[in-house]
Formats: sequence, C-alpha cells, structure tokens
Amino acid sequence: MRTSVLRQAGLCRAAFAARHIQISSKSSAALLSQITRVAAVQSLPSASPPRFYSAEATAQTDNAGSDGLITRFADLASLGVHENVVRAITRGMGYENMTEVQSMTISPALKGKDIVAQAKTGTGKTLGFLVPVVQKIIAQEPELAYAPNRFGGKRARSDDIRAIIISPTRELAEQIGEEARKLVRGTGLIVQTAVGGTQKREMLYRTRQQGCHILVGTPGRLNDLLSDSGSGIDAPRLSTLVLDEADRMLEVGFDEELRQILQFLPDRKVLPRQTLLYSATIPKDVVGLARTYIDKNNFEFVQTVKADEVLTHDRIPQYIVPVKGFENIYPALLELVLKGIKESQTNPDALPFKAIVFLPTTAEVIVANQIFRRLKYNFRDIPRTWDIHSKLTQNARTRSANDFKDARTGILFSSDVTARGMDFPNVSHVIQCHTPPNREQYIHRLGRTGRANKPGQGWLIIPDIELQVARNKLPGLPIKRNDELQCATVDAADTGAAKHPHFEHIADAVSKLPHEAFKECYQSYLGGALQGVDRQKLVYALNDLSKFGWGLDQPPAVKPGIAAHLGRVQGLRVESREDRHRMGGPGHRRDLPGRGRRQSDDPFDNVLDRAQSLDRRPSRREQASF
Ligand SMILES: Nc1ncnc2c1ncn2[C@@H]1O[C@H](COP(=O)(O)OP(=O)(O)OP(=O)(O)O)[C@@H](O)[C@H]1O
Repeated sequence: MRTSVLRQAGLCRAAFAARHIQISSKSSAALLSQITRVAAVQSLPSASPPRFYSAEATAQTDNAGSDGLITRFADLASLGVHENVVRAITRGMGYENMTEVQSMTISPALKGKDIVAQAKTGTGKTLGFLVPVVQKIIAQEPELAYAPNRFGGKRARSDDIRAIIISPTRELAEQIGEEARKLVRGTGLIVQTAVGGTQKREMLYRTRQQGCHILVGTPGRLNDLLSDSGSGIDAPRLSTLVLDEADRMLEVGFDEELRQILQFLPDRKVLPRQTLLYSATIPKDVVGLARTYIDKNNFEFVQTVKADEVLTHDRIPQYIVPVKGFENIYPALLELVLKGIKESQTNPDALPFKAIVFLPTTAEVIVANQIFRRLKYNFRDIPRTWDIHSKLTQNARTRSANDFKDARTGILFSSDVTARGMDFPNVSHVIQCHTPPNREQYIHRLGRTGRANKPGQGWLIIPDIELQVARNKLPGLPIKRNDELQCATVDAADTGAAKHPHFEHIADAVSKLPHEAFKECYQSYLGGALQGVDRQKLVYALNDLSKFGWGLDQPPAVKPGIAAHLGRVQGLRVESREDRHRMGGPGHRRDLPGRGRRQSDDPFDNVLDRAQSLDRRPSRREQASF
C-alpha cells in the first residue's frame, strides 16, 4: 500500500527523497494531498524541499547508518565537526553512540537547515541542538576551536553573541548552560546564562569580563538584557537561535516576550540565521506560531516518534489512582511512597526510591513538603525531601534542584518549574496529584523519569470529582487504573469506619501546620489551578478537606475578590473586614485560545501537520484508558 501510494504520488519523488517519507496506509489520501500540494509549491526553483524523517522511514532502511545519517559521535569529524568538540563528547561526556534524535537532527543542522524536532522526553535533544550551535561558531571563527592560551586568541566580547538558546524555566536554562560548558570545554567558546531571580549586575560584570559566544536564558531576562542599551549585551552577528521546549515557548504568555526579543536580533532577511525548535510535544495550537521562526524553504521536520506511537515511553508504566476526596490524597501518597521504598529495598533490580511529586499550586507544594518532613519522624525510611516552586528565591530553587539531582534517594515536591527538560538522574517515580493542566504537561512531567532508557513509573492520584476532567485531558495514553492503595477509598467522613492508620499520621503532621498554610492552600485551589473542575463540587471538596483532612471546625475564609470571581457557590466563607490579610493571589494558567487551522499551500503549514497527527487531541473514538 505504501509503495503504491508513493508511486501514485510520483510528484513527491521529485520533491522529496522518497525513502525518508513514510506514508501510513491510514492517512495516505489526506497526507498525499498535502504532500502533493507541498510538492507543487516546492517545485519552485528556489525552494529546497523540506524532508520528513521518521523512525519508521529509518526502520525501512537496513540501518540508520545507511540512511546517510551518522550514529556515532566519533564520525561527526566526517561532517566537519572539530575534533575538540568530538572529544568533549566522547571523552568528556563518555558518549559513543548518538540517540535517534541526535542522529536525525545533527546532520541536517550542520548543513544549515532550520530544524523542528519532536522526540520523546529524555532522549538527548539538548546535545542534538548544542552540537550544531557550537560547530557553526567554530566554522565562522576556527581559532575558537582551541582554548585561548594556545593561540592567545581574540578576547570574546559580550556584544558579539553568536548563539542564543531560550528555555521556559530558569532551572532548565542553567542546566542547558552546564551541558554547553561541558561541550565547549576544550575550545575558546564562552557560555553565559541569563535567568531571572539572579543578580543582573553580577551577570553583566561577568559577561563583560569573560565575553560570551553562547547565551542561554529565560525570555524575561534575555529581553531585559537585549533591550537595555547600557547592558553591553548584543548579537549583531547572531548565527543560531534555539527554542528548547518550543511548544511551551510559543504558548500564550511567552510568545509576546519572544517577539520582543526578536526585535533586538538582526533581521533574518538581512543576516540569515539558523533556528532550531525542539520539544517532545508540538500541539497544533503552536504549529502555526512556529512558522514565524522557521525558514519554510529551508527546514527539516524530524520526528522520532512513530505515527501510531504515543509520546510517552512504553517501558514506563503509567497508573491512575482515583481517590474518594482531597483528604485521601496525602494518605494515599504516603501509602504509595512506602510501597515504592519497600520495592526498592526488596527488589535488587529496582532503582533507589527517588520521586518527584507534582502538585497544582505553590501553596500545596509547600504544605506537602512540610507534612512529609514531619512524617519522617514516624517513618524512618522516608528519605530527605525538598520543595521547589516560584515563591522560593532563585538560590533556594537552584539548591533544591542541585541537591535532588545529586541525591541517590529523595522526594522533590514540585510545581511545574521542573516539569520540562529537567534532567534529574535516576528518578524512579513521577507522581502527579490532581489533574495535570493539559496533556502536554502530563507528558513532560512524566518524562522526568525513564530518561536515557532508564526504568521508572508514573502515577496519577486523582480525586473522584476530577476523574472525568482527567479523562477528557488525557485521552489516548496507556494509563492503567490501580486500586491497590487502601487509603484511596476510605470514607474519611465516616467516623465509624476503621480509618487507615495513615489518616491518623497525616492528621498528626497537619496539626502542626499554621492556619495560614490551610488558608493559602484553600484559596490557591480557587484560583483556577484545576481548570475544568465544577466550582461547586470543588468548594464542597475543599470543605471536606478542611474538616476531614485538616481537622478544621470550618473552612478558611477567602478574600472577597476570590468569592466574587467564583460567583454563586454554596459553602464558601468570605473574609470579614477584620480578618483580611495581605496575601498573594494565586496565579492561574490561561488555556490557549483555540486557533482554527487554515488550509494553505504553505509548506511549513502542511509538513508540520504531521506534528498534529502525533500530538493531536485523539478523536472522540480514542477515549482515556482509565
Ligand atoms: N548519546 C547519548 N547517550 C547516552 N546518554 C545521553 C546521550 N545524549 C544525552 N544523554 C543523556 O540523556 C539524558 C537526557 O538528555 P536530555 O536532557 O538532553 O533529554 P531531552 O530529550 O532534552 O529531554 P526533555 O524532553 O525532558 O527535555 C541526559 O542525562 C543526557 O546526559
């Protein structure tokens, strides 16, 4: 079938290296029409056709190597990569073979192609974009291939930055900076990072002193530096722009910052530059947005995920534990933690217990960490815990991230600041409490485990009132229902019921918390963290949590503004004038406005449709698996 479709689309052969195209029998007609249209457009003399790579296409050839793609880092020299860069990888990092996304993106990127790459979490995308970034600068200034003391080379400048790498979070920017520094170790290239929450003055001083060839940062700080004419930071000869976690970077909230950054960069039409977009997810909302960054006549779209494959790793089991109420979450989490610790102690093949627990609000992250710190007195096996969220200072966030990275075992209670890109070695469990904001975030959070082919497992602890919302948000994923946790179904309201001892332990730990903590938590859930959950059911669930989970006589009073925002709901207590506190209101996530997809002959538009097929909201028929 595939061959006949290709024969029918003879035009495609002219426009595409057919062996790189895999047309699945299912969507051949649709895809064929798009490709034909694209081919028609691509037959324009100037355009070099974009090419699909896919795991399937590669699988069709005898092996990846025969596909003209190299798979060993040592062979990068044959593509002109300097020996010092190759050595930094093979000796410094100890890597011999490339991962699939590295093999499929480094070669075309070294040829100057813009790249849009979609590959599963933890598959080495960072090195996939760093290698072409570094080599391109060295190709422009060969003396930079050597450490300065060998040639007494030209001093690097802070106003002649050659590559800018943008990441959605500070921790990820720091991590990319560290990986880049490892890669340039034997060369004269200088890497600087620019993230919010750190001293701008210190960064400017250091950058002016040392210079900068590669700048890694978060949008806000980069915008601040580039827009400040007195900063001494400039990139008049920028050769490469990288958006890591590209879909997150192009979402509402970041895209405006990015547009402002672009204003301070050379016009791509005047000074051509290479753009590399990488992510494990490329939802359709952002596909069209990516077009403004990519040269649609000189790009390659690389997908290492097969057409009918989900974006999560098959080897990582995913479970959902429905729990009766919010007050069941911590007892069930405690039961799950103890189960995981026992597994690691009894199964020699199991990783040491090292878990990231994602919670929907900062207030909840703080409370969870405090509860589990207290539980350590009753359960000696519970390892060290940390929390990481946006209310910490950057130093504290960096310390938590680094401590957890280095820890053999531990529990990191986290907001979404670590949901994407963060490479914490040997995480055995990712546990998400409450419904994730969306399918992409679920996939990225889960991707904190099972990295570099390591084992791991993913858990979702979802209160009954959120179950249908979770089903709607997480269709087409291999999530299995797990009913093993006894605490999940205990009716905490039924005082006669034999409560699981964990409820007592949690109640004891909670009793030590200040009332403010409950108030912050209660209000944070009303700020929109649980998109899609019925407001009235949410208030009732929070009131049950206040009574049966926190042991309060009455639910905390909320600010009048929050009550007004919620509209008419029963059971809400509103702060009276005398007990009003100055409190930070909860931030809340804005859902992406729906964007209709217009049909066009724009090659970018059509070729990236494939991204949608992998990351589309599965059709009605594809329901959640739980
Ligand atoms: N060729 C390789 N061989 C072995 N390990 C590798 C290789 N390339 C990268 N790694 C390691 O794999 C892990 C994941 O790499 P990286 O963080 O770049 O993944 P990613 O695809 O960017 O993940 P995410 O989608 O979460 O951002 C890291 O520990 C990295 O050092």
